[in-house]
Amino acid sequence: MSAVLEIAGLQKTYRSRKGVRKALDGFDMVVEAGQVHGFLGPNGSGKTTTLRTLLGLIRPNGGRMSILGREVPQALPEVAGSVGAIVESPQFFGNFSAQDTLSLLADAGGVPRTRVFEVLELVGLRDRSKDRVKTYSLGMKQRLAVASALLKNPKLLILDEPANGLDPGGIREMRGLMAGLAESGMTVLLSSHILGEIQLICDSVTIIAAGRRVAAGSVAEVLATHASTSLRVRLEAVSDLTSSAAALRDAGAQVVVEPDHLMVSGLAQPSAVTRTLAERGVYVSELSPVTADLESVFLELTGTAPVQGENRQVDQTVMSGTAPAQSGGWGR
Ligand SMILES: Nc1ncnc2c1ncn2[C@@H]1O[C@H](COP(=O)(O)OP(=O)(O)OP(=O)(O)O)[C@@H](O)[C@H]1O
Repeated sequence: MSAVLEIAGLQKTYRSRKGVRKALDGFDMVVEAGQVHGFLGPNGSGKTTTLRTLLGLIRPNGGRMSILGREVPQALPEVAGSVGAIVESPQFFGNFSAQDTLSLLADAGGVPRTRVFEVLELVGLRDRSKDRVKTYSLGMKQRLAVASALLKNPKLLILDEPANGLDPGGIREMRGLMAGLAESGMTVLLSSHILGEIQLICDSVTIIAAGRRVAAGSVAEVLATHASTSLRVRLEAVSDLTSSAAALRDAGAQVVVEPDHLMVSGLAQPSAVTRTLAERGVYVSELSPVTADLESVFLELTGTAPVQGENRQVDQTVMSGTAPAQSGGWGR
């Protein structure tokens, strides 16, 4: 596999009247060709700063970045035609149809009109392509945004929170779309807080916290490396929970006390739980392994709960009576 995107030691410090804020602190990321790569991190961890820096919208203070083997920002003019991105809010004419919108953008970008029909088909909007955008669901607007970024038939597609604000049906459609694009050989980088989705959509992930990479690899690798297998332990008497937690900690376990059970990790064998507790006259009524998911790894690594709904949504940006604006980056 060859890397389509490489970032090494990226640094970005914002300076304002309020003070100095280090948004990226030596951040690294590698995205291999043909993958759907999830870029995960809590609010304020540096995802948008990374994507904006990559697209030449802000200047880093240090580090190196390359796209398709070319060093950026120096080679941005040469690689820009191979990258589609939605990092800023795309804005559409509410009174235009998807076909009108994409035709306008195709003309502006020197893309043949035939490509408009291809991308409408790709994102599943062909049947509604003549309807006004203001009648579209949020999911359809998101797909129109993706269609606009696909006009140039990019090799790398960068999407900031594409599933944000979508209902489960919209998320499923977006997931199908991403899978289809990856199958066609495109590399997709998507930032998201919706961790369950990332686990389903992505081949690989990078997790960022406080401007640094805290985990990277295939979803399976990240889970295997960072997820500690936990055991749910219920006791015959709930009143024994606190003293049992202390005993298990003495035996080397990490224990979280829940209202009616314990979550125990860090012991080599589950039998160590039963033995430790039985020695103290405490009996276990349930002992079951809990499979870690990406969300629990994320919580463990970043120490932060993922927050949904705090990002831009295409829905908020549909305007009527104004020309379609450029989305930031290289979407057009
Ligand atoms: N223009 C700016 N000036 C000053 N600080 C900024 C600026 N843009 C971002 N920051 C700060 O840099 C840090 C990283 O922000 P960034 O927007 O990259 O995070 P993020 O991971 O994209 O968050 P979110 O998921 O909320 O979009 C945050 O602490 C943020 O407050």
